[in-house]
Amino acid sequence: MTSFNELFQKLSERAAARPEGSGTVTLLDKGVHAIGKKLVEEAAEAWMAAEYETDEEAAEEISQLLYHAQVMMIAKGLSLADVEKYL
Ligand SMILES: N=c1c2ncn([C@@H]3O[C@H](COP(=O)(O)OP(=O)(O)OP(=O)(O)O)[C@@H](O)[C@H]3O)c2ncn1[C@@H]1O[C@H](COP(=O)(O)O)[C@@H](O)[C@H]1O
Repeated sequence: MTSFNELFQKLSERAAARPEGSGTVTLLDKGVHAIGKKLVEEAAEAWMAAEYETDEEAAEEISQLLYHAQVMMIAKGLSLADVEKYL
């Protein structure tokens, strides 16, 4: 189990250290356009899972949506505080 803040910390560390085999680093290297496509794809999958699949599957798809939103934040150099000020 990982909290939203813990995941952001972990992904920020991946972006800085660039460890071999990190999917996050691979996605960051593809850039904002590719990350945006994944974000939209995961949003659609979360929507479909919420309508037609189990609660467990919906939760998993939503977790992937949150992950990709965080990758987009890091790609844009946005901190948690930058986003939280609008919540
Ligand atoms: N929470 C996630 C997470 N959620 C989703 N994903 C990625 O998003 C993909 C899900 O996309 P899809 O449903 O489209 O599945 P897919 O067809 O396999 O995806 P693609 O082939 O399109 O990449 C997964 O295969 C992962 O690559 C995640 N990748 C990483 N994390 C977390 O990020 C941490 C760092 O990951 P690395 O950078 O890979 O070390 C990990 O320890 C995890 O905690």
